Amino acid sequence: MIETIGLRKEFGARVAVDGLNLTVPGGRVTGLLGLNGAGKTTTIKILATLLRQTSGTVTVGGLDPVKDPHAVRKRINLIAGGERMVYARMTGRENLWYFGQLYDVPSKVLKTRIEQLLELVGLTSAADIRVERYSRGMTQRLSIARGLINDPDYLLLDEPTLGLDAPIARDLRKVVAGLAECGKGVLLTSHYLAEVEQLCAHVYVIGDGRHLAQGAPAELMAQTGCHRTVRVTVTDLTPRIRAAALAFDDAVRFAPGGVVELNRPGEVAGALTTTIIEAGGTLGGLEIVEPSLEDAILALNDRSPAVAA
Ligand SMILES: Nc1ncnc2c1ncn2[C@@H]1O[C@H](COP(=O)(O)OP(=O)(O)OP(=O)(O)O)[C@@H](O)[C@H]1O
Repeated sequence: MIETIGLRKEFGARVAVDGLNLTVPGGRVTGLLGLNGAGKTTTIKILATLLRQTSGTVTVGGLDPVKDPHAVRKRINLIAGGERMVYARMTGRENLWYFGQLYDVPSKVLKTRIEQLLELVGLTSAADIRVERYSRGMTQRLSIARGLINDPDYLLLDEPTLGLDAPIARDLRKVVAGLAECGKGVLLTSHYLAEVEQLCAHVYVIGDGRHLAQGAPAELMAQTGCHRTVRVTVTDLTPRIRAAALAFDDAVRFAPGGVVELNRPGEVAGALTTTIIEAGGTLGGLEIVEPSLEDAILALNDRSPAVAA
C-alpha cells in the first residue's frame, strides 16, 4: 500500500500540499479529486519520486521514496494524460523496449511483456509504426503500456483520459478497472467525474492542499447533503398547487415550464406528486435526477473557509 502521513509541499511561500494523509491499497482504484490548483499533481509527483516533500512521510509498499528512490521506482509508475511520455521518432515497440531497459527488466521477460502490453492496449498491429504517425488515442494507449512496462504494483494516473475521444477513454477505463482487479493499487486524478464514480471505490477530496473529505463516491454525496432531485412537471401550475407544494416542503423550488423541484434525502417523489394531484394538478412528467460527484465536490469547496477565501 502507498501511505502518506502529514504530507506537505511548499513552493516558496506557496503551500501546495498541506498535511495530507492518504492510503492507496492494492486491488482498487482510489480517486484524488479537487478543483484546479488543489494539489493533486504535486501529490502524485511526490509519490512518483519526481518531487521531494517539504515534510511528512511517504511509504510505498513499506519503502521510503526519499531514502530508497530506485527501489520505489521499480514498484510504481506514472501516467500523466496531459504529457507526452513516449518518443515520437521511435515505433511503439521500440519505445516499450527502451523504457523496459531503463527499468532493468530482463530482456527475455521484456520481450514477452511488450507483446502482452501491446495486445492489452490494442496496438499489436501498429507496434512497428513510428509514434509520430499515431493518433492521439494511440499515443495515449502506448503511454499506458509504457506505464506498465515495469509491472508496477502501484500506478499513478494523472488525468489519463484527458482529451481522448469517448470510445478510447472507455477502453482505457476498462484497462484501469482490470488492473485493479489484478491486485494493483491505482491512484487516479480526473476531471471527468463520471469516470471517477465508475472506477473509484474510495475517493479523497482536497482543496488548497488540504483534506476536505473521503469515502466512497455515494458516501461523499450523502455526507455533503447532495440528494436526488425530484422534478415534477405540472401542466397547469396554479397558485393553489404552488402553495400546497410549499406546505408539503418549504425546500420546494419552481422552475420554468411548470416544474416543481425538490432535493431531499429519502423517497419523496410519491408524496410530492400525491400532494400536487390532490391540489388539482395534472402531471406532465416526473423525473428523478441522481446527485453527482461534481455536486459533492462543489459543496465541499463552498463549505471550506480556507478554499472559499
Ligand atoms: N513548481 C511549482 N512552483 C510553484 N508553485 C507550484 C509549482 N507546482 C505547483 N505549484 C502550485 O501549487 C498548487 C497546486 O498545484 P497542482 O498542480 O498540484 O494542483 P492540481 O490540483 O494538480 O491542479 P490542476 O487540476 O489544475 O492540475 C497551485 O497553486 C500551483 O500553482
